[in-house]
Amino acid sequence: MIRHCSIIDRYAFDKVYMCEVPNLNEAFPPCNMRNDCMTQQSTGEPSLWNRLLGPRDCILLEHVCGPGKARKLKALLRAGPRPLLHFPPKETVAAIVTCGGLCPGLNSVIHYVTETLLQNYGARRVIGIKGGFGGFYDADLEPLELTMDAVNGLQNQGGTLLGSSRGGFDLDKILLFLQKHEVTHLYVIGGDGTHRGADKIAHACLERKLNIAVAGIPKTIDNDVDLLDRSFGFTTSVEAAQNAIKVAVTEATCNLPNGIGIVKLMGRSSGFIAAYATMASGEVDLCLVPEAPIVLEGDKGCLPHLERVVADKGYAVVVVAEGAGEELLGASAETDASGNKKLPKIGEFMQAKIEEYFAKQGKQCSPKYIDPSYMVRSVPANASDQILCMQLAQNAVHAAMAGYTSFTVGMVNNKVVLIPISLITATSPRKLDPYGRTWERIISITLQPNTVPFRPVKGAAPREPEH
Ligand SMILES: Nc1ncnc2c1ncn2[C@@H]1O[C@H](COP(=O)(O)OP(=O)(O)OP(=O)(O)O)[C@@H](O)[C@H]1O
Ligand SMILES: O=P(O)(O)OC[C@H]1O[C@](O)(CO)[C@@H](O)[C@@H]1O
Repeated sequence: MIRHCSIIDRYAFDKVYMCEVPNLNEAFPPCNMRNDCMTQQSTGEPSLWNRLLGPRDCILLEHVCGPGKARKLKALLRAGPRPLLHFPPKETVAAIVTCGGLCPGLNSVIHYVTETLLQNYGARRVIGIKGGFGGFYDADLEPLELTMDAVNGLQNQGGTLLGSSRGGFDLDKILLFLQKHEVTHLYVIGGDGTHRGADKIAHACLERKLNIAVAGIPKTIDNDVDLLDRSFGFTTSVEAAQNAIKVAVTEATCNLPNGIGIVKLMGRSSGFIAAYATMASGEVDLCLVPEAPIVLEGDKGCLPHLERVVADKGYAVVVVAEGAGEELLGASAETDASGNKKLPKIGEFMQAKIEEYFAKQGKQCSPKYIDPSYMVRSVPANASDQILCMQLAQNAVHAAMAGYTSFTVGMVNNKVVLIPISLITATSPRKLDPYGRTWERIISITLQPNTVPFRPVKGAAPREPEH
């Protein structure tokens, strides 16, 4: 008889700890209205959402089991509509702001937050703040009235209707705006810097007894917000990067002899875009990321590797993340308006080094350098990011309507959850694990020398460090 299930007795979990998200119900009396789904209004029969969630519905954070794994688990609050509302819809005034760099899907999130508030909940008003945090107090940036007409079709456009910016965060002026416009929900769309600001606003609201729900919606093409399966915009950027890699392949194969195409991709402190674009393409021979040191020559050198590849197939393709090679070029002391460090020109540096190395070997080679730059992040969201944006936006609204604050929404283990912002900012930006499966896959498909220092694997047969 085939047994489909059996107990694994060594896998017992002692305790599950919920990562608590603050709820305004603890500080302000809730309206406790029933959460009717407005979509049934056309039939004159308001109904409840199909699946309403309670305060203990959760998704386990650590879902990888194995002997010796943690017996104490962390859980995240499951996102979704709650049975009772904290805010009466007719008194709900929401503000939406987008901060930091552009990212595919920003307009989709604006569209779906507005739609869910106005169409599904019947909120009073949605205000769009122009130009990032500064738009709360810059007299030249008049807020936009977000109506269903204003956001119609917006989800299919790149960029952000509201504009964005770096730098500038005046907490008192932001709170003044929120009070003046009777804002009850604030939706802050941005990366880790933006979330640090959002958390300050949420805590200041609680301290100053302002009944305002602050929701973060994490965006970044860099995919460096910790805990999330992926941030919206990431897969679109990886997809957009494929065009640049295809161009590099064409240039490399057509420019004889010894054609080499180099593509620089974004990724300030982590190499997720470069690594995933490399995996998606399957035509890259060398992938350089900030998490693995660049070694130019010698046993583990990337230049002799390129020489071998070119000798073997006639051409080579290189993908380099903009944040790679700090150990070679040194960290820049310059920063942008938000305090993010400006990066040295690693792409041009690699181009020069390749030319120099081939010349030294007495070989001809004129590497072609392609920097798709903002082309990977100003495009509209692809289908999968579009759906992710909708899921995140709707769930941010459900949570805010139920009174949750100081949270961000994210996909974790393929389910949308509410995460306390402080949990996200504590460990972001995250890095690609140089001992993880993604980097292992890069090495296995490019055959480039692994420059990550050897680390013996527990329980594995002893082996020599690889070449
Ligand atoms: N610790 C902080 N406290 C308050 N505001 C902050 C903080 N860090 C950054 N900000 C503000 O958040 C906004 C966006 O920050 P930043 O430019 O670093 O982008 P980000 O949100 O990290 O997104 P990206 O991934 O595009 O870099 C800026 O207006 C910046 O001033
Ligand atoms: O030139 P900008 O717009 O300041 O931002 C560039 C940075 O923003 C990001 O796209 C993240 O949003 C990084 O990958 C990149 O380093």
